[in-house]
Amino acid sequence: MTPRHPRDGDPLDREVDEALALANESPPAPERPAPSGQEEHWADVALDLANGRPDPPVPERSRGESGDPTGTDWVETALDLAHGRSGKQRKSRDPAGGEMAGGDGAGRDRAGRDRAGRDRAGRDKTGRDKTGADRPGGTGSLDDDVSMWRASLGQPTSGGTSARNTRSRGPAPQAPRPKRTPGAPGSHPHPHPHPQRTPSTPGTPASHPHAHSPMTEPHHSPTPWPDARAIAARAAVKEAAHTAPVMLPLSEALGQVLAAPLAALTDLPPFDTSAMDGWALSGPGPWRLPTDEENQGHGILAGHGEAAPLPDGHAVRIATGARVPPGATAVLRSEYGTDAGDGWLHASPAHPVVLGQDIRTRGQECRSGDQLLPAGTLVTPAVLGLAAAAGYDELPTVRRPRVEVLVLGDELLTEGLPYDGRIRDALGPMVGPWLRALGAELSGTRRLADEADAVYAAVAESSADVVVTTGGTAAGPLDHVHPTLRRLGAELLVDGVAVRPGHPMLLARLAPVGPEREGSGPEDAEPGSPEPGGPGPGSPGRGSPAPGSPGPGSREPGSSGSGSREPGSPGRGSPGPRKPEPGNSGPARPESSGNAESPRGAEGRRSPSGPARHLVGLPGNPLAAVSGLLTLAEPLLRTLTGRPAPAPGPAPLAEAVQGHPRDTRLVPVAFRQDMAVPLRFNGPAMLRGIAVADGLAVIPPGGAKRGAEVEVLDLPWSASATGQATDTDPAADRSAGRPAGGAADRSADRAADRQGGRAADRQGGRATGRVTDRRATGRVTGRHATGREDDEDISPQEGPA
Ligand SMILES: Nc1nc2c(c(=O)[nH]1)N[C@H]1C(S)=C(S)[C@@H](COP(=O)(O)OP(=O)(O)OC[C@H]3O[C@@H](n4cnc5c(N)ncnc54)[C@H](O)[C@@H]3O)O[C@H]1N2
Ligand code: MOO
Repeated sequence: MTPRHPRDGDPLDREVDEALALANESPPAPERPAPSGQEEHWADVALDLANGRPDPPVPERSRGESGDPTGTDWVETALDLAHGRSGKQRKSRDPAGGEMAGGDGAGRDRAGRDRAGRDRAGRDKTGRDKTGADRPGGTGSLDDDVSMWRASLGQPTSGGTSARNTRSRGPAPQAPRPKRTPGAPGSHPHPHPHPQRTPSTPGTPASHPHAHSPMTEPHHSPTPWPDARAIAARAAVKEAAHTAPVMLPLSEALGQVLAAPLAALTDLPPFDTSAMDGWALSGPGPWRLPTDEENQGHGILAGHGEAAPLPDGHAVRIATGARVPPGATAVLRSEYGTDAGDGWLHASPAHPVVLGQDIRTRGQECRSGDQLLPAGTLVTPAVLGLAAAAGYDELPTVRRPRVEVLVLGDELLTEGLPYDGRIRDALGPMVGPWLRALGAELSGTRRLADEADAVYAAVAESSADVVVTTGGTAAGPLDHVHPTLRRLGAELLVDGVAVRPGHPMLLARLAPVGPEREGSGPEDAEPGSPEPGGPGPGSPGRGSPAPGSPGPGSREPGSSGSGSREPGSPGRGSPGPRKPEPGNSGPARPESSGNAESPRGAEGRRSPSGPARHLVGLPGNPLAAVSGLLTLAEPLLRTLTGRPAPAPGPAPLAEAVQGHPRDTRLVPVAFRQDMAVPLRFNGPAMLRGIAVADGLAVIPPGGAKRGAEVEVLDLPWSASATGQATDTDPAADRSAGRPAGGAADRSADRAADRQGGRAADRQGGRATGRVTDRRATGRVTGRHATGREDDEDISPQEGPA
């Protein structure tokens, strides 16, 4: 029950979390009568808070109530505003945190609630428990406060109608103003360095102060968000370097990544060709045309064998793309010449013939051996075309890392409607496809019970290069990810990240799985208690099907390869062609891993030979899991798939966004023209915002003002992403989410307007802004790589088509 992160017990953090949650999770506001006077001001302040506006206008007399401009005061005030507490109510709180029940109470409730199975699903969704039931002694009054606040926004309340009535009848509460010095968010009372500007150490994970946290050490600071990404990007460099390429026929290479530069196997064009339908000419005109007898039934040169040399003063019909005959000096387009039928061809006086016109000369695009594309290029349809033109039948591609998804949680349903405290598994259907969009080969998705040995066995036995777990990352009694990693002697590279949502996410290096392992594997482990009713989901145990094959529990089969050829490899489904890595120390020795679970040391001790596997632990809250996908899984898979880092994509914020005092925030945004519009429904348990988002804006600690340029992480299916093309579900575009703008934006008209605008932006608007920039970046990179920046796709000789 002890919070894993020291700051998790920090009342400041909890209050900020609560305030953010309240600000972010509020439902859409129906129409309501316009407030007036103080009430209006109070509601404006609350809306400003909800929308993250840094500096709402405040009447003078409110200023005097704000108290000390300390951080706690500010946060308390913000929380009060979010909760709808008046200054008086706020002041009556126990300064020692009595109302908030202190760290112990809140922490216990939260952990207990999360792990209570039947309770937590419902509670996460209501928000009511977050403010009331989580806090002993605060239930009634806080519920009322929340109801008041919601009522003031015209939002439905979760009961507590009396509060609403009171609210509407009574005098307007005096709105205490969050006291801030000018220039917020930089002047936030808890200033913290912008993580992006924190000198990070993108070198080896070992060189990073936050890397390789010993698992015995329960208290540590979370890794700054940019550093976590850098560590994840570096984590599998050795594994990537030792992965043999896979030769794939062109028909199967779409979406793969080139493992080697694409060098031309031929000149392009391979011979001089005609760019137009017309006549091949030799010398100045008029030109003598061949007689029928001379043509011998082949009056037009097309894609045939070499034609006879063309004598000076002669012309011959030629088709676009046909090889021009030896001796030809130009091509005359059909529409520019006249064959009068007397055996002579005349050029139109308006189009005098220029030497070489409309002839594409051999090697104009490339010479044999020229590098056309660098390694790491995503194989798009255009790349397939180029490769075919350049003589390729198959391509060397980076072997897709195999990823297995383990979904943890007893409360999860795979079908139907939620009932009896159980909820639908939102991550099983989402995470696997997301990882595939990031270039992974999904070997399967398994759902596991909240049972220690089931989780241990599944992770220990997985032959995937990357195991991705969902849920169970926290420190509650049913959170089995950390204990499993301890049992396996895993090396924690990232254990908690200073990001909201998603801060419990983790990245670990696991020993390789294979027959050569020397330590005690799961079979030798302390016998786990079998799940009630026999082997349950994801609890392989003895005699269970081999990992990677259909096993117990519900499994969503991943993609299956077919025509791949791995030199020296028995096949795609085999453990793979990876070579042992001399010099790679591999995972931490059990002695140094501080196994707290077993006196025998890490149970999963393995041979240090072979490539390490990695585990990405995603938090269970769905948007927190997305945060983990983009923070840890994306950079890890980027390295394993050989893709280049995406170009940074800053965009100005259309609205101010409230920040966390210390941590980075990731907020779903949609692009409208060139602005990133923060989306509503961005709470940790919500997917409604991200489902209609174009990306996740990176909000630095302290927040970001309207117009501030913030980094936006692309989603792997967004048009500007460097990642592979994937099937995009157009339903997402049609869904009901909408950007969260200012108070006025809450009207239905404006919402519809925005939604329409956004849809229009998706169709065309983006092509004029960000996307163009990004594509330009990619093109420049490619050109530099080929060293042929000065090539023209239309030769000077070839007139405009
Ligand atoms: N005492 C503390 N408790 C919690 C803390 C903390 O710092 N101290 N952090 C909270 C945060 S933030 C998150 S995020 C979660 C992460 O917890 P877990 O990774 O252990 O996830 P679970 O407890 O299993 O689930 C959390 C939440 O998400 C729901 N969930 C889980 N899996 C799924 C799924 N596949 N589909 C839909 N929803 C899922 C689950 O029902 C819970 O509601 O911990 C907090 N607690
Ligand atoms: O807020 Mo938790 O950060 O990951 O959802």
